[in-house]
Amino acid sequence: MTNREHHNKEYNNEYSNDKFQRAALQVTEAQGRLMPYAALLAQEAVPLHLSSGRYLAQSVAAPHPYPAFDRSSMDGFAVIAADTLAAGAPDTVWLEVIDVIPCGAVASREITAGTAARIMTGAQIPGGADTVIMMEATESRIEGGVTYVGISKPQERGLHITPCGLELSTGDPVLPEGALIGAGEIAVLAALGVPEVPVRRRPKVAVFATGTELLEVDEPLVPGKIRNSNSPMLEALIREAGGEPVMLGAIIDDLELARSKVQMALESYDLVITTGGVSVGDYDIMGDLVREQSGEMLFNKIAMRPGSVTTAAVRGGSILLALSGNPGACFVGFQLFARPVIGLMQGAAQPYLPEWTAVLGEDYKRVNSFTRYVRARLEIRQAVLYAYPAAVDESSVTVTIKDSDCLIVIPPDSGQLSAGDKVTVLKLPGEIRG
Ligand SMILES: Nc1nc2c(c(=O)[nH]1)N[C@H]1C(S)=C(S)[C@@H](COP(=O)(O)OP(=O)(O)OC[C@H]3O[C@@H](n4cnc5c(N)ncnc54)[C@H](O)[C@@H]3O)O[C@H]1N2
Ligand code: MOO
Ligand SMILES: [Mg+2]
Repeated sequence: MTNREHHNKEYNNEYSNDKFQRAALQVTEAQGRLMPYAALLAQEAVPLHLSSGRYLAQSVAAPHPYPAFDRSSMDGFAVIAADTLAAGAPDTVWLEVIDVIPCGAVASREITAGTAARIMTGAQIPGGADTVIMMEATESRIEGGVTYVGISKPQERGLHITPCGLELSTGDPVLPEGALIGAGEIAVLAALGVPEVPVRRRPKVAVFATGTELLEVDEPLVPGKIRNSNSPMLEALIREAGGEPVMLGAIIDDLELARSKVQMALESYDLVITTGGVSVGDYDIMGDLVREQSGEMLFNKIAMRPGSVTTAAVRGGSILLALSGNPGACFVGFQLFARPVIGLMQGAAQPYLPEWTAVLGEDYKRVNSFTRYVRARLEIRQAVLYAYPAAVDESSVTVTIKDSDCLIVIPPDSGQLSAGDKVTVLKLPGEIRG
């Protein structure tokens, strides 16, 4: 059956007004409807070295002080500060070197008045000593087989000693539940002896595109067709959000096909994301599919641009997020709805894009009746954050997605904004290209 025959079979004389009349929700309202269905996934333990990008499933407190012992921060000599008080007035004070303490060893003898131990950076301070004097500030001499260290200036008590518990005391909170694990978190977990990290399972996110016009990336262009760029974009976005993408390809605009694919995906995966066919066009099958099951649709219109047609439904407790086919709208729909769902499923404490304030770098004259999320480049000059809106920001535009560090939030009816005005921006993940 050709696509046109499908059209005749499925749609002739079947238009109903509710297809066109959709009640637009505010973004926060739509998020509020969707997020309760983002169910927390099961806990699992991952080896520490593989935990980067995951979210902690349990808070971590220090099981012991850190550092766990008083340690030397310099290569030098562990001494008793009081022994050095007379140094340089005018004579050098000479102390007998009774021990050598490499890193990883413990002293064999206590330091008593008139004695010192040669000690290396990171080694545990011997009992009795209260100061380390740097190697460079000393001289040495050997007399009768005994080594002496010469000190020509009085030393301050505690100098070059990192005290036990400087960073953490036993029981100190270190990382909260839901913290994103990165290199710094891995370092502290390693230091505290956590070889396996409790995290939530990564959600398996099924993705398929709808559109009879879609070609594979490696196919040559033919008249009227385009390459499917949203699926690879979504795959990358899902990975970036911590999900495990399951790519189910592209299907033609066929309601039956879409129905069975959605059903299979909802039964097999944690979240289903589709792109395309959510508006009110004749072949916008995802919009029809979501509407046909009463009670399952959460929303199909949002007071935002791009992405006003972003649609969500719940079936058997599982979320179907039907994003627009327009690349810009697909991208924004993902950032505002799919990203927090994927984050919440992993227990992320902060699943939404961070909200910053920036100064508009140039005038923004577009007037909107819906909140607009404008792709923009961020730049920091003289400690001020500027946001420069992309020159082309249409929902259908693909090329400026790559140039965006953030989305400027333009409230509805905010009038014409001028360079210098303060705006709220949603920071996109990654470096500021600046
Ligand atoms: N009468 C109306 N028409 C439209 C409305 C409306 O309210 N009334 N809304 C417009 C808005 S806003 C948007 S956004 C689009 C949404 O379109 P759909 O989500 O239904 O998406 P499609 O119709 O399938 O495609 C739109 C556009 O995107 C291209 N596309 C689709 N899939 C992909 C893909 N995987 N990779 C790259 N590009 C893709 C497709 O070829 C179309 O050009 O509807 C407006 N219309
Ligand atoms: O859904 Mo559209 O993206 O508002 O342009
Ligand atoms: Mg459409």
